[in-house]
Amino acid sequence: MARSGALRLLAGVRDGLSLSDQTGALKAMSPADQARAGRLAAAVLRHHARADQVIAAYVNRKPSTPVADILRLATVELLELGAAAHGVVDAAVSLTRGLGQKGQAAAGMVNAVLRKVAAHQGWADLPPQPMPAWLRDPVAAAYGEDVARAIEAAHQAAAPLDLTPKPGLTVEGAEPLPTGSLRVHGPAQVSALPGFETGDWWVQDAAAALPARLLAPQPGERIADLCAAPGGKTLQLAASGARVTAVDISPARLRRVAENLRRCRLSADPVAADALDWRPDGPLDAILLDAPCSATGTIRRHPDLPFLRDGSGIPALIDLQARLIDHALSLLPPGGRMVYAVCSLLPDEGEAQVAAALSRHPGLTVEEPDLFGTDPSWITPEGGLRTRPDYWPDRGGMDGFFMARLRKAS
Ligand SMILES: C[S@@+](CC[C@H](N)C(=O)[O-])C[C@H]1O[C@@H](n2cnc3c(N)ncnc32)[C@H](O)[C@@H]1O
Repeated sequence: MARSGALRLLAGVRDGLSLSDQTGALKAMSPADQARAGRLAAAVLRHHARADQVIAAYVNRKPSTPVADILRLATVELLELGAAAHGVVDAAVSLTRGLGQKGQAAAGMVNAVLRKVAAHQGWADLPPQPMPAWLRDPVAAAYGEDVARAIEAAHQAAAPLDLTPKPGLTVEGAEPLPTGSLRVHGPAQVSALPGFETGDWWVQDAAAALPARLLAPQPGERIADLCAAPGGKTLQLAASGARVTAVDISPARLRRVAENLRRCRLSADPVAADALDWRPDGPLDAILLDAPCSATGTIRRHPDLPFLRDGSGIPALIDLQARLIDHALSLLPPGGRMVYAVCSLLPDEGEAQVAAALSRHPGLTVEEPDLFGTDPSWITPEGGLRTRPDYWPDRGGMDGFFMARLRKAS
């Protein structure tokens, strides 16, 4: 059941739907099968190129797309997930037969190919899934070829589950990270973890927790969280005692902010609006601008992203980010501070945006990041903080982010 669900998800990705867009597609399945289907589909996307390389050694001609997906799924189960050969091969053959007349004809080939794949040697030595050229080229240019390869290796490993606890709280069994986040290793059901019902923590990658900390919110401060949904950073700001307005253009996504606030027993004022038009009804002390971006820093958690994007949307995002920065700065009083953040690996969306903002806004400065648990080597020449998936390799990595704390001239 889970295998056919995984194949359906893979076909959906090919049709341009993200894995998370497809949660409704499997609703006839048990929650356990839905979760397994999602894990299998993600594993195939993480090892797509390696699986194709192995399969190519054993097929005489290119299989049809649905048969190729069945072969990939079985190959990843056999060589990456260590599943027992007879169960995997039998399931692949019956899934192939289920494709109709053409499937009946291909079943023998699938059986023969997978028996060879099961005995294949050298899987672990194959290079990791390469980033697409539109992403790999700027990443290799910015950080070097070795780093690009290390990022690809990090993408291939699934991301651990990180939690941000409310101040002073912890979660039994979770590893405390140097920056204050908690890391849960191995498979975990979020809603079954201690402290979920009582809202002691929320799910948030360790790197994603840094921008709100960089803003250093103080109790009673008036802070606008522009581009707030689903609200991880809103929760951090609210937990610090700040009075937070959470602005997002998407009413549906903003509902998730409200749900998260309710579960965590925190308060903020959610506002559905285009941040480019929004103005506060009173003076602000600070702004967090977590701008829409390519999300290329989150491929560990979203292995479908490289299959869904071709990089063509990036110039429009860069333009929007610059306009959001300019508008947000216009909302701040003299001396006010703003953290600009993006979950992107691309310097054009991070470092270059800050450099351009400094040249457009005389008197604007970048304040040196002073976050405990971060490494001084993460500080960029512009004075921002850059995180990458290949950092903390022994601990399980982190998302790629860029963030900078800007101070308006007094
Ligand atoms: C990177 S996500 C924000 C993540 C969020 N800050 C968090 O920590 O959970 C970007 C968000 O920007 C929102 N967005 C995109 N364009 C916007 C705009 N012009 N005004 C306000 N929100 C916008 C999207 O709906 C999306 O929720």
